[in-house]
Amino acid sequence: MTITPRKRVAVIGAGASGLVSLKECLDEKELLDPVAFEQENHLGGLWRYVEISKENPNPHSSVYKSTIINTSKEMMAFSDYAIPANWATYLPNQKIAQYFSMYADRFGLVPHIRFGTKVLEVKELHDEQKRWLVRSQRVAAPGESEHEIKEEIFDYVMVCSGHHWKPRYPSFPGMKQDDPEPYTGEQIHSHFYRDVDAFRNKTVIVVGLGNSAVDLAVEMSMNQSQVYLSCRRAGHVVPRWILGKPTDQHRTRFTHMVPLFLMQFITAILFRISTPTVHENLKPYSKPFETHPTINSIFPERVTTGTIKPVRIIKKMGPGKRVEFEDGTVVENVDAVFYCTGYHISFPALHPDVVTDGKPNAENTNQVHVWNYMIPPRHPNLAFVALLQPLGAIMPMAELQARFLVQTLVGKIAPLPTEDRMDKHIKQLHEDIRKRYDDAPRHTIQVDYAPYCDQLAKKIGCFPTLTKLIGQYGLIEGFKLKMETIFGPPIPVQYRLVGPHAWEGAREVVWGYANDKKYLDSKYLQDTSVSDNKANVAEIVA
Ligand SMILES: NC(=O)C1=CN([C@@H]2O[C@H](COP(=O)(O)OP(=O)(O)OC[C@H]3O[C@@H](n4cnc5c(N)ncnc54)[C@H](OP(=O)(O)O)[C@@H]3O)[C@@H](O)[C@H]2O)C=CC1
Repeated sequence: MTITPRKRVAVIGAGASGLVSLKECLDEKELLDPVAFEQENHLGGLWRYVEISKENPNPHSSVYKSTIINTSKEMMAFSDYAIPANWATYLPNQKIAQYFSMYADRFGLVPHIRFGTKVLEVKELHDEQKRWLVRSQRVAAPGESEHEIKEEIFDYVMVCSGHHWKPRYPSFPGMKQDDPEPYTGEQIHSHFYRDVDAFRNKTVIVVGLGNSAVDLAVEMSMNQSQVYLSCRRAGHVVPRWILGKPTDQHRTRFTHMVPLFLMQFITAILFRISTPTVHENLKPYSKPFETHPTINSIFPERVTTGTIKPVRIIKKMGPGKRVEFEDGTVVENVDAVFYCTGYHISFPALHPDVVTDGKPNAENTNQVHVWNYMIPPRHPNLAFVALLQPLGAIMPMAELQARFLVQTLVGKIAPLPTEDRMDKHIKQLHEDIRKRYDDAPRHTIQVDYAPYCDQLAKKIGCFPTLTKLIGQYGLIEGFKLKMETIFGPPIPVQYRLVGPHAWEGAREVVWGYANDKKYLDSKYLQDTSVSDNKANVAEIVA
């Protein structure tokens, strides 16, 4: 008997997508030998708050002290590890970091992570097996001399390093110090904002209308600062709750069967009745589901109090602390301007052609050439995980991508399409995105949660069909579960009811999340944290 050696998999990053990729590889540990590289000394990626210091002036994480996620816990949980029933619906970043630590403990991930190790280069070997060379180096502690660079060969690489870390700046006259009569106040990208302490009782301008912009504007306005919010394309700012339900739980599979124009009409009415009339400068430029959602329940209320004043785009900055806007507004004595203008998609360890297929200026436009938001057609042994911007929660989407990639890699599901078919699919996807969304760098990888997850689940074999549900849970419960998957929120745990790596706790969690009292005491919905992170969280939250 010949024993096939396990394939070596490099997972780059130990944030949400890296952890789940590692876990999916370990679910196939007879066939795969994964190792994750994490440049920080902790897991959690973007969701782990990191202080800005002299030693660490530009952390990877953009999370500020007060960040609270805007997807509900039921929709953002990994499919086989529930978020405890007694945790809040919308989690602060500290709780999310705790959940990731609990997940890593539960599935024994930590021994497979090389912390404090930066991946310097990922280079294709062009050998017969299309393997990759990974060059990595341990990050030297202050006072320590440089560590040796290590070179290793991997059969497969999963890039899980995220795309919200390289700030994108706008360009306004007077913004640069060598401009004539420049602006002399502070200028900060939202990536570097950590807390409100230095920005109480100030006059500030916030540029943008994404989630960073509204979060920062609200926080500073609540701390006696006068905020001017400057946006070029206004859009809906949606509350966290609509009609007594978390907003992201209204979009069921049933609503996806309704034509988009009708859903946009109904949703616009729902938004209208759930938010106060806002300012002329915030009148939405597009219909619901045509921009990335901005979610904040307090923002419209702050606008009605005048503590946040919406203005048009900046026309000119300076001289001194003066700022002038396109609508004629002029503000003097502006202490700080916050650029909440998003991020460049960038993977410095990879040759840029891998993600762009050689197209020039791609980092500026954020155009990527990746099949199904995962695979660059000419590099089938490398995949991106979570390289998407969802209308919905990103973690379960990353999880389904990881499940799909791993199942393809071990040959348990159909092989990938040909290069030619991938190229055609990418072209079609770009056209569809352009038709539906504004032509802006923030909308190049936009995707709807349920349709995307369902197509991956069908490929994996874990889509909850009526036949499979009845086969597994009997006629009555199988039928009830099917109804829940159609009319209830499409929570990720539904992808563990049937198929490969189904989870015995899935049924109880589905009913527990549906608030069936009978299941709320399920052991799967309890807080069983043993992570030391719990203590830190308690301190922070207290
Ligand atoms: N609480 C939470 O869960 C939070 C989540 N996030 C997430 O992080 C990601 C990044 O969000 P965010 O940092 O808000 O970035 P986004 O890319 O989502 O938004 C950028 C904003 O800046 C505007 N903008 C970009 N360039 C310019 C320019 N040159 N001049 C004027 N305006 C410009 C955009 O306008 P336009 O539409 O015209 O391009 C848009 O309003 C998103 O996925 C978001 O959901 C962020 C913060 C908090």
